[in-house]
Amino acid sequence: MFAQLVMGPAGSGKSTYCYAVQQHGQVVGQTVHVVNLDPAAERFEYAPVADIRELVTVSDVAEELNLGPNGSLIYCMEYLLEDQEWLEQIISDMAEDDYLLFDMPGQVELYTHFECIRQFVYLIQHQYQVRVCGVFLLDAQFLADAAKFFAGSLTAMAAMLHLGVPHLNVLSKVDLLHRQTTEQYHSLGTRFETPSRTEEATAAESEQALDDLLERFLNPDIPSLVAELEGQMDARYRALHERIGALLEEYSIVQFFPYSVADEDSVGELLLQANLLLQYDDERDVRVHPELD
Ligand SMILES: Nc1nc2c(ncn2[C@@H]2O[C@H](COP(=O)(O)OP(=O)(O)OP(=O)(O)O)[C@@H](O)[C@H]2O)c(=O)[nH]1
Ligand SMILES: [Mg+2]
Repeated sequence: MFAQLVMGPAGSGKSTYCYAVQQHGQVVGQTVHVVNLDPAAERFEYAPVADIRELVTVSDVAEELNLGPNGSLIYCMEYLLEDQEWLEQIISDMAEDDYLLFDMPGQVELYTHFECIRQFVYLIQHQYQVRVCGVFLLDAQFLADAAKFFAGSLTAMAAMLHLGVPHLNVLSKVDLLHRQTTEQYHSLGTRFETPSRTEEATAAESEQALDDLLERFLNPDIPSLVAELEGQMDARYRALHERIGALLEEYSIVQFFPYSVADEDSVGELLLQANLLLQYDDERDVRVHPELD
């Protein structure tokens, strides 16, 4: 079996990504099952093959044990590991080459330093022979400036090192960056409008601005990002950023793939990248959808 562990901060687009990949899977003939592992989930669009809320919910734990929301969540995840019957049932209902997405909760500490998700990964890998990769989503707006880029990259790196599975970083909701840059250029356009400025020229400039912005974070030039921090923070912290930047650059530790639910090509590209990490296609014959030649 193959699985993606879909992680990322609250609201980064995990559940939407799971739905988009499931839908895309139908088009390309790859059946994708989604398991909801967020015991506090309120809504998602996919039809889950299993849902942790059948086993335990954050609100029940909070009420019965008088715990706060984060303590209750940790309790739920530990409960999942203790009462393995539920998990065992899900896995035993699957076929050998089935493909799962685990839609995870949005509390980042679960991936960066708590033990429960690491134990979960170990369990499904070793007890149930599931091949797992991590997919870590970060909202593109989190990376809109250099300081956020370093913070986001370190969070993604902490999850990657902590869980120790093949890992894909995703810059989610890039369509919102598109909207931002378009709006910026339109407002410039109206302020400085000249007879020679056509709508197409403005659109082309805003496309270029988006490409430049994405390029800055997808293929980062670390020294220039560090230089941007000048004046924003104490010199000592800048020096620290320089060293962190050098580490990220030297080892190519953190690389992001752009994605937006509105762009089906980006969904397909991510599925392809995850499949490569999982060596999915090496293990099975690719089934081609009957409508696709
Ligand atoms: N514009 C845009 N919005 C998106 C995209 N992906 C998700 N969203 C929106 O972002 C919000 C949060 O999406 P979810 O998929 O629920 O995020 P999540 O990471 O599962 O959130 P939690 O489970 O609460 O941590 C929703 O309003 C989505 O419609 C995207 O690619 N583009
Ligand atoms: Mg969600």
